[in-house]
Amino acid sequence: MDIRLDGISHSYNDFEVMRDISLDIADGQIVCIVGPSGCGKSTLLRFIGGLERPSKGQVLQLGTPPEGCLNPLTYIFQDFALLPWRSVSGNISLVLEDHGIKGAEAKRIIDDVLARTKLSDFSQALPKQLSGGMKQRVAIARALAVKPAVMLMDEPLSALDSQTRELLMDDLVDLWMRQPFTAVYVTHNLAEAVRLGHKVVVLSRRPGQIREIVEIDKPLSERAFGDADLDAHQKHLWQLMREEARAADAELIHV
Ligand SMILES: Nc1ncnc2c1ncn2[C@@H]1O[C@H](COP(=O)(O)OP(=O)(O)OP(=O)(O)O)[C@@H](O)[C@H]1O
Repeated sequence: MDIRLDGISHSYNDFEVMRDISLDIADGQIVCIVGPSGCGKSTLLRFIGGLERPSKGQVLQLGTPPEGCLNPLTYIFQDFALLPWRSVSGNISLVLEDHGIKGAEAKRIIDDVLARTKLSDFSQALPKQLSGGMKQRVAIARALAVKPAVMLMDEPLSALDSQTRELLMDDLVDLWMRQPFTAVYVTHNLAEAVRLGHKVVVLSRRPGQIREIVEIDKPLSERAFGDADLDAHQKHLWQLMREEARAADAELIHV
């Protein structure tokens, strides 16, 4: 299923947040959204997820979700949002229970997503026994369990230290290589954007508008840490963002 954003503009009362955003998110692609603080990245994700409606424009779902999809638009947040009293498998089974899936069918799905996220040995662990990186892998496994058409990822790695972020990026690439998924991935981190994005959408400061869409052709499997092509893309992104970020920073100070 593809997603098309068609002329999205939004204001909260008189406070204009974004202006005329049009964007295609193709099935099987990871689209990263970067931009200075307050430019509307999380708000845009909420529009895509249907949690809020824009003042103008529309979000179109083109085509049908994958077979067996229980929740077409599924979020992954930076704070993992796991229930502390439920085990790893218990956290995943919860989303299946919501759809009436129990017993052998639930076990089949849980075993599959735990294997895909390399968590099979931890199915009975409680969240408090896991590192931050492992918790986020559980959150990713839980999202995969509902076979989403599109994963909406809001700064999913920003609560993690830099080494764990690198490991999780490798895991996300592995996961995508084995079975491509579609994701809209909001991040402040340009290294993450160039490592994971097929497209990187650069928004201007508020009201957020698309400044540029950078396409990164290099296959995900060939994007290693310190890759020269990726460094060049990252430099270009930072040039686009530097002035916007500085101005956004100053704006926040004076509000
Ligand atoms: N429900 C709301 N009511 C009023 N203003 C809001 C609401 N939600 C967001 N905003 C404002 O809209 C602007 C965009 O917010 P949003 O969280 O989408 O930005 P962002 O780009 O994700 O920011 P950050 O990078 O800091 O997370 C901000 O100025 C924010 O304060």
